[in-house]
Amino acid sequence: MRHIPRRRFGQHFLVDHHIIAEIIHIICPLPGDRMIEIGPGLGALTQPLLNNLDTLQAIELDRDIVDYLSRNYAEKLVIHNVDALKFDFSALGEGLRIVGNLPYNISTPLLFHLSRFSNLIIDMHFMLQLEVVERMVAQPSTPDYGRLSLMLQNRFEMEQMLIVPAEAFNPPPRVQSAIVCMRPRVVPVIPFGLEKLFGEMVLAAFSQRRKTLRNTLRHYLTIKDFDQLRIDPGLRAENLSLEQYSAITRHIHKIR
Ligand SMILES: C[S@@+](CC[C@H](N)C(=O)[O-])C[C@H]1O[C@@H](n2cnc3c(N)ncnc32)[C@H](O)[C@@H]1O
Repeated sequence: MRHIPRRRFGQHFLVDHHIIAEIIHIICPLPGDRMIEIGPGLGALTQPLLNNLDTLQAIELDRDIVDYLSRNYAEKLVIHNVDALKFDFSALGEGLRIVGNLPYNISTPLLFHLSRFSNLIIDMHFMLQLEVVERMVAQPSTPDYGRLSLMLQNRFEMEQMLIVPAEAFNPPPRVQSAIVCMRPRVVPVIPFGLEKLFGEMVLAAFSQRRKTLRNTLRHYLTIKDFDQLRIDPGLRAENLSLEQYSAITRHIHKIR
């Protein structure tokens, strides 16, 4: 089909067959999998996925593309013409495997949206901007470590799998991309009821990266609280581990 890629839908279609084969090998689709593809586009991943699956659910916003997919992949493909950001993934049951070459303009809100369904998910494999993947998997005391790392690492074990050059797409994006694998933790590090507090406190901590925790968390913790937590108030947000943020969250919850 002649389709002019639409920038507002973040359309960069995969065209490199070696890269596509590598991605499918990483995903390892099997008959019986309850798999969902976000943003199938013109089917670069859809067809090879379908070769290995009984059925595939696809979520695609662009109506023209949905028409094309319905005509060409009718048999085993169930298409939802909706915005993935608003989609209720719980409607598809549990044991979900979610994949996609995601539209980069919505990748962060989409990851947060998907986090809400982590208890229904087996794993997720996504193509994202390399820079975003580096922030997702970043460890403490590194420049990429921040709110995104902490919020997602609380719910998922994550691994950067494959770097994909811009030439693998049409049109090529301005940046490099990477495949990330995300597997939900059996139990999140932060208890469900404290996640909102955790998010707000982490936002405050990283609001001014160069400032010390004594400063950025002054509305949450006194020097005595830092003493009790055995955390040096002279450190910066990027120096603390997820476990230390968990201890801070529980402490604030206790003293409030
Ligand atoms: C980067 S392209 C990937 C296309 C195809 N999977 C590929 O690899 O060639 C992203 C796809 O997501 C679709 N899309 C964009 N925003 C979306 C949204 N909010 N919900 C669902 N699909 C969306 C686009 O129309 C496009 O087909």
